[in-house]
Amino acid sequence: MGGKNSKPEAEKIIDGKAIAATIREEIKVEVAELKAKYGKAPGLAVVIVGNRPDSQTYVRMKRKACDEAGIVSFHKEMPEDCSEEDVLQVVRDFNADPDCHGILVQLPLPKHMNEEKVLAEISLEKDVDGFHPLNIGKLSMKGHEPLFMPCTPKGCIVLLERSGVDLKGKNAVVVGRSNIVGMPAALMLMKKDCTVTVVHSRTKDPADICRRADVIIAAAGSAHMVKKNWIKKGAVIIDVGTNSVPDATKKSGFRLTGDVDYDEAIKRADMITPVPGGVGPMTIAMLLSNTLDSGRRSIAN
Ligand SMILES: Nc1nc(=O)c2c([nH]1)NC[C@@H]1CN(c3ccc(C(=O)N[C@@H](CCC(=O)O)C(=O)O)cc3)C=[N+]21
Ligand SMILES: [Mg+2]
Repeated sequence: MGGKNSKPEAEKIIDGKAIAATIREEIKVEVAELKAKYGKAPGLAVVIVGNRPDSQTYVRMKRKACDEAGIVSFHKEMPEDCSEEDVLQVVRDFNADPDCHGILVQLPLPKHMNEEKVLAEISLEKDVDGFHPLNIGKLSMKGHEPLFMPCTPKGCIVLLERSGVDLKGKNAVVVGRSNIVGMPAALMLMKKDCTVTVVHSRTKDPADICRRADVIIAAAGSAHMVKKNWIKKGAVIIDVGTNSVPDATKKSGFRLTGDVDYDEAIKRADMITPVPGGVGPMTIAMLLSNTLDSGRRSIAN
Protein backbone atom coordinates (compact mmCIF):
# COMPACT_ATOMS: atom_id res chain seq x y z
CA MET A 1 0.00 0.00 0.00
CA GLY A 2 1.11 3.57 -0.63
CA GLY A 3 2.46 5.90 2.05
CA LYS A 4 0.19 8.17 4.07
CA ASN A 5 0.29 10.99 1.51
CA SER A 6 -0.35 8.65 -1.39
CA LYS A 7 -3.75 7.95 -2.92
CA PRO A 8 -5.15 4.39 -3.12
CA GLU A 9 -3.53 2.29 -5.84
CA ALA A 10 -6.82 1.81 -7.71
CA GLU A 11 -7.04 5.59 -8.21
CA LYS A 12 -3.53 5.71 -9.69
CA ILE A 13 -4.34 3.51 -12.67
CA ILE A 14 -4.69 5.27 -16.02
CA ASP A 15 -7.36 3.19 -17.75
CA GLY A 16 -6.22 3.27 -21.38
CA LYS A 17 -8.92 0.87 -22.45
CA ALA A 18 -11.67 3.14 -21.10
CA ILE A 19 -10.09 6.34 -22.47
CA ALA A 20 -9.65 4.66 -25.88
CA ALA A 21 -13.30 3.54 -25.83
CA THR A 22 -14.42 7.12 -25.14
CA ILE A 23 -12.29 8.44 -28.01
CA ARG A 24 -13.65 5.76 -30.35
CA GLU A 25 -17.19 6.84 -29.48
CA GLU A 26 -16.27 10.46 -30.22
CA ILE A 27 -14.80 9.40 -33.57
CA LYS A 28 -17.92 7.38 -34.39
CA VAL A 29 -20.07 10.52 -33.94
CA GLU A 30 -17.77 12.58 -36.18
CA VAL A 31 -17.66 9.89 -38.86
CA ALA A 32 -21.46 9.79 -38.87
CA GLU A 33 -21.60 13.60 -39.22
CA LEU A 34 -19.18 13.50 -42.16
CA LYS A 35 -21.23 10.78 -43.80
CA ALA A 36 -24.52 12.66 -43.27
CA LYS A 37 -23.07 15.88 -44.69
CA TYR A 38 -21.04 14.57 -47.65
CA GLY A 39 -22.34 11.01 -48.19
CA LYS A 40 -18.90 9.53 -47.69
CA ALA A 41 -17.03 7.93 -44.79
CA PRO A 42 -13.25 7.83 -44.24
CA GLY A 43 -11.50 4.72 -45.53
CA LEU A 44 -8.44 2.89 -44.16
CA ALA A 45 -6.34 0.36 -46.08
CA VAL A 46 -4.46 -2.23 -44.03
CA VAL A 47 -1.75 -4.20 -45.81
CA ILE A 48 -0.44 -7.33 -44.12
CA VAL A 49 2.35 -9.45 -45.55
CA GLY A 50 2.87 -12.99 -44.23
CA ASN A 51 1.09 -14.70 -41.35
CA ARG A 52 2.79 -13.74 -38.08
CA PRO A 53 0.14 -14.52 -35.44
CA ASP A 54 0.72 -11.23 -33.55
CA SER A 55 0.30 -9.19 -36.75
CA GLN A 56 -2.90 -11.12 -37.56
CA THR A 57 -4.25 -10.29 -34.08
CA TYR A 58 -3.45 -6.55 -34.36
CA VAL A 59 -4.91 -6.36 -37.87
CA ARG A 60 -8.11 -8.09 -36.71
CA MET A 61 -8.40 -5.58 -33.86
CA LYS A 62 -7.90 -2.66 -36.29
CA ARG A 63 -10.58 -3.99 -38.64
CA LYS A 64 -13.09 -4.37 -35.78
CA ALA A 65 -12.31 -0.87 -34.52
CA CYS A 66 -12.93 0.57 -38.02
CA ASP A 67 -16.24 -1.28 -38.33
CA GLU A 68 -17.46 0.01 -34.97
CA ALA A 69 -16.52 3.61 -35.82
CA GLY A 70 -18.13 3.50 -39.28
CA ILE A 71 -14.75 3.80 -41.02
CA VAL A 72 -14.54 1.76 -44.23
CA SER A 73 -11.65 -0.70 -44.13
CA PHE A 74 -9.87 -2.28 -47.07
CA HIS A 75 -7.71 -5.29 -46.41
CA LYS A 76 -4.93 -6.68 -48.50
CA GLU A 77 -3.35 -9.90 -47.29
CA MET A 78 -0.21 -10.91 -49.15
CA PRO A 79 1.88 -14.08 -48.90
CA GLU A 80 5.20 -14.07 -47.00
CA ASP A 81 7.09 -14.86 -50.23
CA CYS A 82 5.65 -12.06 -52.39
CA SER A 83 8.11 -9.50 -53.73
CA GLU A 84 8.82 -6.00 -52.46
CA GLU A 85 7.61 -4.75 -55.85
CA ASP A 86 4.26 -6.53 -55.27
CA VAL A 87 3.83 -4.61 -52.00
CA LEU A 88 4.92 -1.33 -53.61
CA GLN A 89 2.28 -1.84 -56.31
CA VAL A 90 -0.45 -2.43 -53.72
CA VAL A 91 0.60 0.79 -51.97
CA ARG A 92 0.52 2.70 -55.28
CA ASP A 93 -2.98 1.37 -56.00
CA PHE A 94 -4.23 2.55 -52.58
CA ASN A 95 -2.44 5.90 -53.12
CA ALA A 96 -4.56 6.35 -56.24
CA ASP A 97 -7.84 5.15 -54.67
CA PRO A 98 -10.06 8.17 -53.76
CA ASP A 99 -12.06 6.05 -51.28
CA CYS A 100 -8.93 5.30 -49.26
CA HIS A 101 -7.75 8.09 -46.94
CA GLY A 102 -5.21 6.18 -44.88
CA ILE A 103 -2.73 3.38 -45.62
CA LEU A 104 -1.16 1.20 -42.94
CA VAL A 105 1.45 -1.37 -43.89
CA GLN A 106 1.69 -3.67 -40.88
CA LEU A 107 5.24 -3.98 -39.53
CA PRO A 108 7.45 -5.91 -39.39
CA LEU A 109 7.66 -6.80 -43.08
CA PRO A 110 9.40 -10.02 -44.18
CA LYS A 111 13.20 -9.82 -44.00
CA HIS A 112 13.68 -9.70 -47.78
CA MET A 113 11.91 -6.33 -47.96
CA ASN A 114 13.19 -2.83 -47.24
CA GLU A 115 10.65 -1.39 -44.79
CA GLU A 116 11.82 2.17 -45.29
CA LYS A 117 11.38 1.91 -49.04
CA VAL A 118 7.85 0.54 -48.68
CA LEU A 119 6.83 3.17 -46.09
CA ALA A 120 8.28 5.97 -48.26
CA GLU A 121 5.96 4.87 -51.08
CA ILE A 122 2.87 5.73 -49.00
CA SER A 123 1.52 9.11 -50.08
CA LEU A 124 2.19 11.81 -47.47
CA GLU A 125 -1.54 12.62 -47.33
CA LYS A 126 -2.39 9.00 -46.43
CA ASP A 127 0.43 8.32 -43.94
CA VAL A 128 -1.88 7.65 -40.96
CA ASP A 129 0.96 5.81 -39.17
CA GLY A 130 2.91 9.07 -39.21
CA PHE A 131 6.12 7.28 -40.21
CA HIS A 132 6.85 9.32 -43.37
CA PRO A 133 10.19 11.17 -43.01
CA LEU A 134 8.53 14.49 -43.86
CA ASN A 135 5.89 14.01 -41.13
CA ILE A 136 8.64 13.13 -38.61
CA GLY A 137 10.71 16.10 -39.84
CA LYS A 138 7.84 18.52 -39.27
CA LEU A 139 7.25 17.04 -35.82
CA SER A 140 10.83 18.01 -34.96
CA MET A 141 10.53 21.62 -36.16
CA LYS A 142 9.28 24.55 -34.14
CA GLY A 143 6.35 26.28 -35.81
CA HIS A 144 5.52 23.27 -37.98
CA GLU A 145 2.84 20.61 -37.57
CA PRO A 146 2.98 17.20 -39.27
CA LEU A 147 -0.10 15.98 -41.15
CA PHE A 148 -0.08 12.90 -38.89
CA MET A 149 1.67 11.91 -35.67
CA PRO A 150 2.70 8.28 -35.00
CA CYS A 151 -0.12 6.48 -33.20
CA THR A 152 1.63 4.95 -30.19
CA PRO A 153 3.46 8.06 -28.93
CA LYS A 154 0.41 10.21 -29.73
CA GLY A 155 -1.62 7.78 -27.61
CA CYS A 156 0.81 8.34 -24.73
CA ILE A 157 0.41 12.14 -24.94
CA VAL A 158 -3.38 11.91 -25.16
CA LEU A 159 -3.42 9.59 -22.10
CA LEU A 160 -1.44 12.20 -20.15
CA GLU A 161 -3.71 15.05 -21.28
CA ARG A 162 -6.96 13.18 -20.61
CA SER A 163 -5.61 12.25 -17.16
CA GLY A 164 -5.19 15.93 -16.35
CA VAL A 165 -1.38 15.96 -16.29
CA ASP A 166 -0.02 19.47 -16.93
CA LEU A 167 3.13 18.92 -19.01
CA LYS A 168 4.41 22.50 -19.21
CA GLY A 169 7.90 22.79 -17.73
CA LYS A 170 7.93 19.20 -16.46
CA ASN A 171 10.99 16.94 -16.57
CA ALA A 172 10.12 14.10 -18.92
CA VAL A 173 12.32 11.07 -19.52
CA VAL A 174 11.78 8.77 -22.47
CA VAL A 175 13.34 5.32 -22.15
CA GLY A 176 14.14 4.07 -25.67
CA ARG A 177 14.93 5.85 -28.96
CA SER A 178 13.07 3.86 -31.62
CA ASN A 179 11.77 5.61 -34.74
CA ILE A 180 8.27 4.34 -33.97
CA VAL A 181 7.92 5.32 -30.30
CA GLY A 182 10.85 6.74 -28.32
CA MET A 183 12.10 9.41 -30.72
CA PRO A 184 8.68 10.79 -31.75
CA ALA A 185 7.49 10.63 -28.10
CA ALA A 186 10.45 12.84 -27.10
CA LEU A 187 9.61 15.31 -29.89
CA MET A 188 5.95 15.45 -28.86
CA LEU A 189 6.85 16.04 -25.19
CA MET A 190 9.15 18.88 -26.28
CA LYS A 191 6.26 20.41 -28.28
CA LYS A 192 4.25 20.23 -25.04
CA ASP A 193 6.94 22.33 -23.28
CA CYS A 194 8.55 19.49 -21.30
CA THR A 195 12.28 19.36 -20.64
CA VAL A 196 13.09 16.05 -22.28
CA THR A 197 15.86 13.52 -21.70
CA VAL A 198 16.14 10.34 -23.75
CA VAL A 199 17.70 7.33 -22.03
CA HIS A 200 18.94 4.45 -24.21
CA SER A 201 21.15 1.36 -24.27
CA ARG A 202 24.38 3.41 -24.07
CA THR A 203 23.21 5.71 -21.26
CA LYS A 204 25.57 5.53 -18.27
CA ASP A 205 23.16 5.77 -15.34
CA PRO A 206 19.55 5.51 -16.56
CA ALA A 207 18.20 5.00 -13.02
CA ASP A 208 19.72 8.27 -11.84
CA ILE A 209 18.22 10.17 -14.79
CA CYS A 210 14.78 8.57 -14.42
CA ARG A 211 14.69 9.45 -10.72
CA ARG A 212 14.55 13.14 -11.73
CA ALA A 213 11.55 12.59 -14.02
CA ASP A 214 8.09 13.98 -13.35
CA VAL A 215 6.91 11.92 -16.33
CA ILE A 216 8.42 8.70 -17.69
CA ILE A 217 7.52 7.16 -21.04
CA ALA A 218 9.03 3.66 -21.03
CA ALA A 219 9.51 2.28 -24.53
CA ALA A 220 12.63 0.18 -24.39
CA GLY A 221 11.10 -3.20 -25.22
CA SER A 222 12.68 -4.84 -22.18
CA ALA A 223 10.46 -6.47 -19.53
CA HIS A 224 10.50 -4.73 -16.13
CA MET A 225 13.60 -2.70 -16.95
CA VAL A 226 12.23 0.33 -15.08
CA LYS A 227 12.47 -0.58 -11.39
CA LYS A 228 10.97 0.92 -8.25
CA ASN A 229 14.17 2.81 -7.38
CA TRP A 230 14.12 4.50 -10.83
CA ILE A 231 10.92 6.33 -9.93
CA LYS A 232 10.51 9.58 -8.06
CA LYS A 233 7.60 9.70 -5.62
CA GLY A 234 4.61 11.24 -7.39
CA ALA A 235 5.87 10.62 -10.93
CA VAL A 236 3.52 9.72 -13.80
CA ILE A 237 4.47 6.55 -15.69
CA ILE A 238 3.40 5.61 -19.21
CA ASP A 239 4.42 2.04 -20.04
CA VAL A 240 4.61 1.28 -23.78
CA GLY A 241 6.21 -2.16 -23.37
CA THR A 242 4.41 -5.21 -24.72
CA ASN A 243 6.78 -8.00 -23.76
CA SER A 244 5.60 -11.57 -23.99
CA VAL A 245 6.85 -13.54 -20.97
CA PRO A 246 6.27 -17.21 -20.05
CA ASP A 247 3.28 -17.76 -17.74
CA ALA A 248 2.23 -21.31 -16.93
CA THR A 249 -1.19 -20.16 -15.67
CA LYS A 250 -2.15 -18.88 -19.15
CA LYS A 251 -3.69 -21.05 -21.86
CA SER A 252 -1.21 -19.62 -24.38
CA GLY A 253 1.69 -20.23 -21.98
CA PHE A 254 2.50 -16.49 -22.21
CA ARG A 255 1.41 -13.22 -20.70
CA LEU A 256 1.91 -9.62 -21.82
CA THR A 257 3.99 -7.43 -19.50
CA GLY A 258 5.40 -3.92 -19.67
CA ASP A 259 8.82 -2.27 -19.50
CA VAL A 260 8.02 -1.17 -15.92
CA ASP A 261 7.96 -3.25 -12.75
CA TYR A 262 4.29 -2.29 -12.29
CA ASP A 263 3.62 -3.87 -8.88
CA GLU A 264 6.48 -1.91 -7.33
CA ALA A 265 6.15 1.24 -9.45
CA ILE A 266 2.50 1.80 -8.51
CA LYS A 267 3.58 2.23 -4.87
CA ARG A 268 5.72 5.28 -5.73
CA ALA A 269 3.98 6.72 -8.77
CA ASP A 270 1.06 9.15 -8.72
CA MET A 271 -0.36 7.62 -11.93
CA ILE A 272 0.61 4.64 -14.08
CA THR A 273 -0.67 2.76 -17.14
CA PRO A 274 -1.20 -1.01 -16.91
CA VAL A 275 -0.12 -3.56 -19.55
CA PRO A 276 -2.33 -4.70 -21.17
CA GLY A 277 -5.07 -2.04 -21.05
CA GLY A 278 -2.88 1.06 -21.18
CA VAL A 279 -1.13 2.37 -24.27
CA GLY A 280 -2.06 -0.55 -26.61
CA PRO A 281 -5.76 0.33 -26.99
CA MET A 282 -4.78 3.99 -27.51
CA THR A 283 -2.61 3.06 -30.51
CA ILE A 284 -5.71 1.84 -32.32
CA ALA A 285 -7.83 4.82 -31.22
CA MET A 286 -5.16 7.19 -32.62
CA LEU A 287 -5.09 5.27 -35.90
CA LEU A 288 -8.83 5.86 -36.23
CA SER A 289 -8.36 9.51 -35.25
CA ASN A 290 -5.67 10.00 -37.92
CA THR A 291 -7.89 8.28 -40.50
CA LEU A 292 -10.81 10.55 -39.57
CA ASP A 293 -8.58 13.65 -39.89
CA SER A 294 -7.36 12.48 -43.29
CA GLY A 295 -10.88 11.64 -44.47
CA ARG A 296 -12.16 15.01 -43.29
CA ARG A 297 -9.36 16.86 -45.12
CA SER A 298 -10.20 14.99 -48.31
CA ILE A 299 -14.00 14.67 -48.16
CA ALA A 300 -14.85 18.15 -46.84
CA ASN A 301 -12.80 19.85 -49.58
N1 LIG B 1 2.46 -0.12 -39.42
C1 LIG B 1 2.26 -0.46 -38.15
N2 LIG B 1 1.57 0.36 -37.33
C2 LIG B 1 1.32 0.02 -36.04
O1 LIG B 1 0.71 0.79 -35.29
C3 LIG B 1 1.80 -1.26 -35.57
C4 LIG B 1 2.52 -2.08 -36.47
N3 LIG B 1 2.73 -1.66 -37.74
N4 LIG B 1 2.99 -3.26 -36.06
C5 LIG B 1 2.78 -3.77 -34.74
C6 LIG B 1 2.56 -2.67 -33.74
C7 LIG B 1 1.90 -3.09 -32.45
N5 LIG B 1 0.64 -2.37 -32.38
C8 LIG B 1 -0.29 -2.55 -31.36
C9 LIG B 1 -1.61 -2.19 -31.48
C10 LIG B 1 -2.54 -2.45 -30.47
C11 LIG B 1 -2.15 -3.07 -29.32
C12 LIG B 1 -3.16 -3.38 -28.27
O2 LIG B 1 -4.31 -2.99 -28.36
N6 LIG B 1 -2.79 -4.11 -27.21
C13 LIG B 1 -3.67 -4.52 -26.14
C14 LIG B 1 -3.59 -6.00 -25.86
C15 LIG B 1 -3.63 -6.89 -27.06
C16 LIG B 1 -3.37 -8.35 -26.70
O3 LIG B 1 -3.93 -8.81 -25.69
O4 LIG B 1 -2.59 -9.00 -27.42
C17 LIG B 1 -3.29 -3.84 -24.84
O5 LIG B 1 -2.12 -3.44 -24.68
O6 LIG B 1 -4.14 -3.75 -23.97
C18 LIG B 1 -0.84 -3.43 -29.17
C19 LIG B 1 0.09 -3.17 -30.17
C20 LIG B 1 0.51 -1.60 -33.49
N7 LIG B 1 1.60 -1.70 -34.28
MG1 LIG C 1 1.30 3.25 -35.02
